Amino acid sequence: KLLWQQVASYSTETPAEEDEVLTGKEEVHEFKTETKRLLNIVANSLYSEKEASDAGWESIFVRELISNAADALEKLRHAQSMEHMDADKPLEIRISLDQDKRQFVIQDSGIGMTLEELNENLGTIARSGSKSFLEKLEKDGGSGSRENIIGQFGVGFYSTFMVGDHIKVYTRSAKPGSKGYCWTTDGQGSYTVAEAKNVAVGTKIVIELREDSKSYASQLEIDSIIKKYSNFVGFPIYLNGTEVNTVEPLWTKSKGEVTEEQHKNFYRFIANAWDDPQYTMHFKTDAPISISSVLYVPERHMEMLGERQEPGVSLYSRKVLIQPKSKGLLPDYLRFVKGVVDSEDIPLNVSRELLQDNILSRLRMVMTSRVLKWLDGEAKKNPKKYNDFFLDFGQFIKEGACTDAMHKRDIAKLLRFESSTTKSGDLTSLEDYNGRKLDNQESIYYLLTPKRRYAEESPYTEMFKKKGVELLYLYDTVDEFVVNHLSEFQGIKLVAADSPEAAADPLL
Ligand SMILES: Nc1nc(Cl)c2cnn(Cc3ccc(Br)cc3F)c2n1
Repeated sequence: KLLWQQVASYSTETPAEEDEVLTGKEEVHEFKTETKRLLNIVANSLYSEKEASDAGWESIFVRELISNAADALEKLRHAQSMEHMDADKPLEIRISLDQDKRQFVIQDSGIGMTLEELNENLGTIARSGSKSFLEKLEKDGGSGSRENIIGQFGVGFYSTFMVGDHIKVYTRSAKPGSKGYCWTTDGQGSYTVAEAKNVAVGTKIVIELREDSKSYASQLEIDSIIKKYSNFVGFPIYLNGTEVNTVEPLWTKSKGEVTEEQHKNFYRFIANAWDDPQYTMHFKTDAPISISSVLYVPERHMEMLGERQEPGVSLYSRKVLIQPKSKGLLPDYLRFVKGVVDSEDIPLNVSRELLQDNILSRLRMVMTSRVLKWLDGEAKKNPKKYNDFFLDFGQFIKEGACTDAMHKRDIAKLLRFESSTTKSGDLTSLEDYNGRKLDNQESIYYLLTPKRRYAEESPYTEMFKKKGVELLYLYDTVDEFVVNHLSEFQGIKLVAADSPEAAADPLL
């Protein structure tokens, strides 16, 4: 028994670090006027907006601080590969909360800041924030572009002033021989900087939360925020000692190294689904913009039950969630596609304005044609499987044929119909129809009837059969809109069998 007690006493966790202690004198610095204006805009106007704004808007500070920490870890990982650095700690992010003290602490073992960087980074606004920037911020403060501005100028750190009234930053650069510093402020007019000892390499930010932001000291709250926005950050995030982000950002891996099993699990996680994907697309490109994406077509869709599906693809930027189920990413008719698109060209916090911005629309163009080509490739690989897909998902493709003029050609290739030469229930494509038409046949002929039986009993079918001309059978009301919108395929006109144009065709 004694032996066990002895063994048990060798605890596994690292010895508790002594707290940081100030060693040098505290130098008081006046915030630059621009910085001061920015601080009270962020802390006040955005802060006052908080009741009006959607709940949890101020949770942006969690995303921002995790993103800064991840950047700092990335910089250290890169620097370590280049030269010797003073860091031997594992690259990780630790968040610890104290509900009683209403305290939120985030610590990274990243590259850390020198005294110059500390002062310089704070002055970011002063340098990049000319008067116009601040005027824009003051004007736009409430218009929803604020998240864009906070993320954009790397001033994510300032978002802490929305939820905290006392901020302490301990930091030590990984550059050999660097000293540790303690920066602190109450966000009013000045900040102090002092040398400190026992400061680990990296950065630790201690936020005393405001009374009405104390929910950010709750583990449940922070756990769900991390899982939603920062689940795929490339470094382990520990919340009160428990690792939170455990699902791999599959899209960052190269195509060959991801197994079908991993895709299945990832699909189920991001689509919140219980079935398996029937199609998987893992697509990466660097031009015209950087894109890493994994997209899936589910086995089944729920829309036949009536409720309209919301878009299934989420937009990430450098593994941080920007827009869950983003409407701007793919056209509405592709809302059945699930997955992730990550583009580091998108500033961390895209806002409504950016949705119309050319980056998003270019991303949308590239992704839409890739998805359409992907489906066409799958159809060629396995026509039977594609026909089964089309029986269930054809309604979406037909919606696209009626609405998306820009991708009309690619969509037309994906259409399938029964015809006078297929068995009941079997489908054929316009391409295959063209491949079978008579040499001097100038048109693709179709018959609109609600059911195959009516098509086969139609006098037109009798006449076309006699002439050896194949008829497409169109059963859905939407089909009429499709062929009217399409009007031709690969230069061959689409003509109704019972139209005057057909009657005038010498072939018939
Ligand atoms: N985690 C982390 N690591 C690094 Cl290397 C940097 C560099 N800048 N920032 C943003 C920032 C700037 C000034 C102050 Br004060 C605090 C603060 F978080 C960083 N944050």
